[in-house]
Amino acid sequence: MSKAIVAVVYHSGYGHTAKQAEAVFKGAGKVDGITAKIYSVDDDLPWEELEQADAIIFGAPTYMGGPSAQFKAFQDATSKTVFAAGGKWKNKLAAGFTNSASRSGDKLASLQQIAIFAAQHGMHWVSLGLPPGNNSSTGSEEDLNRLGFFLGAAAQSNADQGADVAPSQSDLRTAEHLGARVAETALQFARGRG
Ligand SMILES: Cc1cc2nc3c(=O)[nH]c(=O)nc-3n(C[C@H](O)[C@H](O)[C@H](O)COP(=O)(O)O)c2cc1C
Repeated sequence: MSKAIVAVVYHSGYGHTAKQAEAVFKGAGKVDGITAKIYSVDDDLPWEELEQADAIIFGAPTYMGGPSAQFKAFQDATSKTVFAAGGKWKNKLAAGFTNSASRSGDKLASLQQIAIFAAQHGMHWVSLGLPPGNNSSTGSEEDLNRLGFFLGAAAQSNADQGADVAPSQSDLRTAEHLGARVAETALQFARGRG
């Protein structure tokens, strides 16, 4: 049986994006043959462990129309630890997720920035792979991909609610889907390498 390692690397200031990250991690870990790992950028990152991963899924809250400053600091650190160290993430899979208070909240800008970051490392981007939800008269907030993103997984957390209730279950299921999709793609790549 093919095996692969999927890592989730995220930042969360107040716990909402951490819940989304846990859901991505759970989705990846449910796939047979996958070892899923999760890392917060607030901790000392074990760069050698990340080098072993077949796929890295990046996530950050959207702050002021882009990934949070703490996540950006992690991205900037990879210039030395990954890029200049010999392109250590080249040909790995990548995907992204973000969470913010508004339904749009300019989350797309964060996902685009994360996709560009992945491209700078020569990674292969995996999209969300779900049709948009809640975009018809029969749709609802319970739909998978209720926020209608294609590039990655989006979640929305009301500004006055804590991480105990936000983001919504539908957003967490959407995040789980992304984790599983990246995991399955990682196994396809592993089989292809033989
Ligand atoms: C500094 C700052 C900037 C923010 N900017 C945005 C924004 O651009 N768009 C938005 O919809 N929400 C914005 N928010 C709301 C957060 O995205 C939202 O509270 C999110 O759930 C926080 O995630 P976290 O708990 O993982 O930090 C901002 C919050 C902070 C603290």
